[in-house]
Amino acid sequence: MFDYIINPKVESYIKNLSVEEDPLIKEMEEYARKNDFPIIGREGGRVLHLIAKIKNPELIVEVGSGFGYSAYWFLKALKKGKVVLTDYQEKNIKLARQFLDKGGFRDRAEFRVGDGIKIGKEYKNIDILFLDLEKARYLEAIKELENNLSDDGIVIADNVLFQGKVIFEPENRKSKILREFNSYMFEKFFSVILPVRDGILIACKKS
Ligand SMILES: C[S@@+](CC[C@H](N)C(=O)[O-])C[C@H]1O[C@@H](n2cnc3c(N)ncnc32)[C@H](O)[C@@H]1O
Repeated sequence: MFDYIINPKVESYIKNLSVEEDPLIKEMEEYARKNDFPIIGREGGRVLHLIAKIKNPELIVEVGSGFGYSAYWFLKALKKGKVVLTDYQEKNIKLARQFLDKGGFRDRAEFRVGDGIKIGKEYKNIDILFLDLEKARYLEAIKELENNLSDDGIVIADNVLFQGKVIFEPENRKSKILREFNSYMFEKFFSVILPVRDGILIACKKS
């Protein structure tokens, strides 16, 4: 039975270094914990934040925003520009609005209820496309939205190692879908996978 990607001691060492002072981050993590809501987590959030800092994007589109935790990490890094949040569930988007209002980002975020793939198609020149939707639709999402990326746009996708099942349970239905997605991303884009938590893929267009 395989239940971790990184040796837990290594993961715990890194986690302990990631001390967080922001009370809103802690409040959102507490909400996720109490409600068993899957979020990218602190180490993943720090990856999003760092990429946004380096990239200085005008437009970030999230497909699968939940209650706004990942968006908050992005927003905290932005000097300009906005984040478009999408989620199927109105309840999640409502909560995201409350959290991001509290964080002072009312004017920097757009809140959309519905299918993030369809909504994403309304936006051109996406600088960062963040995929965190149902695994079965990852490949569809990138195929539908890749032409909406800016020339030097970046794709970030969470959960691409699916708790290691992608490697250790390759016949699992979701593993197969993710393997197909990962292969596509490495063929079509210049990609890396960070074995952070559930696996985070980061990609740009091939030059
Ligand atoms: C893993 S959670 C998102 C967590 C969030 N990105 C974070 O790290 O804080 C996935 C969310 O995506 C939403 N979702 C799944 N498929 C979607 C789609 N096609 N369009 C919009 N939202 C979707 C679900 O309702 C769920 O709230």
